[in-house]
Amino acid sequence: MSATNSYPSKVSIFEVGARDGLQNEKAVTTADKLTLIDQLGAAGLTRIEAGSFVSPKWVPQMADSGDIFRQLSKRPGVVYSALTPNLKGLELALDAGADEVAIFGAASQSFSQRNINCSIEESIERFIPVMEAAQAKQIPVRGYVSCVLGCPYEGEIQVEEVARVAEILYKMGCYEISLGDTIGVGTPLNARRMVEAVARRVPVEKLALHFHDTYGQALANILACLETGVSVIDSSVAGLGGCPYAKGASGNLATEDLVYMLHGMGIETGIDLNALITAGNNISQALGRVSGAKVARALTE
Ligand SMILES: CC(C)(COP(=O)([O-])OP(=O)([O-])OC[C@H]1O[C@@H](n2cnc3c(N)ncnc32)[C@H](O)[C@@H]1OP(=O)([O-])[O-])[C@@H](O)C(=O)NCCC(=O)NCCSC(=O)C[C@@](C)(O)CC(=O)[O-]
Repeated sequence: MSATNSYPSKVSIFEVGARDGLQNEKAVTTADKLTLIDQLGAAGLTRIEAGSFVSPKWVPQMADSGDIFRQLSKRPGVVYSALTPNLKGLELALDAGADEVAIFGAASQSFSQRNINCSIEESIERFIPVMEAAQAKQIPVRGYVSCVLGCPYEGEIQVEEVARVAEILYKMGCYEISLGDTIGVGTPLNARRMVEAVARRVPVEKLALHFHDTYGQALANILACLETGVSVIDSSVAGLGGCPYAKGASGNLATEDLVYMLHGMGIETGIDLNALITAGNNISQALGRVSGAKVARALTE
């Protein structure tokens, strides 16, 4: 039973630490990544983004994604997913054993250009064959829309553009659309208005929130949006990460802090917070720093 009837009784957490979290980190070994992924599964996470099949020239930190997918010990009931910007990425991901893939677009032309080297419209054209090939193999495809609450190059982004891109990805066949506040600039009321605008074009139960915590607003934004009916949230263990093509995108929302808030509200996640903290502390130690999760620091220092 949740605290009020307007909040969901359960939230599905989509863990992005091993991908979004580590795509900016140079000093992480494949073995450390595998340990992290295993410990996330042990903590009860059932949706784990484990890598990305992108150009190694663009994001060298993800160049070992094939090894990761080949070597990880799959836990029953856990879905291991990968980012795939194009057909080449999809082929590599499927060959390595990814259960699910994601295409990633943006609501900002400038961000699209810098992140995936093409316009929004060109990206949609590029995603069509990826979707068709994935569907032919019955591989679920998730869709990301970046810059939903602001762009590092263009500033404010119109919610109608966010809704338009989200609807295109949904109608193309993405089973879920993750709305990325890539640089964490959103605040609760505009976050909620954005979700409401998108929900007029994509069913709210098909939406996920991917809010970075750069300005310390992510939990407040999530709380405001949970009342709209969204019940899928992306987060990153130990607050690892950020997008290499978005200055200031460091500071993903820490999964530990999210789980603490949700459990405190009586919302189920299926996650063992102590085991999650251990996973976050271990990867933080491997990176030579303390965990970015406030809850982890409060409970272990
Ligand atoms: C999309 C491309 C590939 C276009 O990059 P391009 O240079 O336009 O592509 P291309 O087709 O001309 O290929 C150039 C070279 O890359 C290779 N290549 C091409 N595709 C692949 C592939 N899939 N895997 C491996 N290699 C690939 C290709 O074979 C070729 O190699 P060369 O002949 O020069 O040796 C490039 O821009 C890219 O890799 N971008 C990825 C950027 C990225 O990973 N950004 C971070 C993830 S997005 C994010 O973090 C946001 C998110 C999702 O979390 C949500 C949010 O917070 O907002």
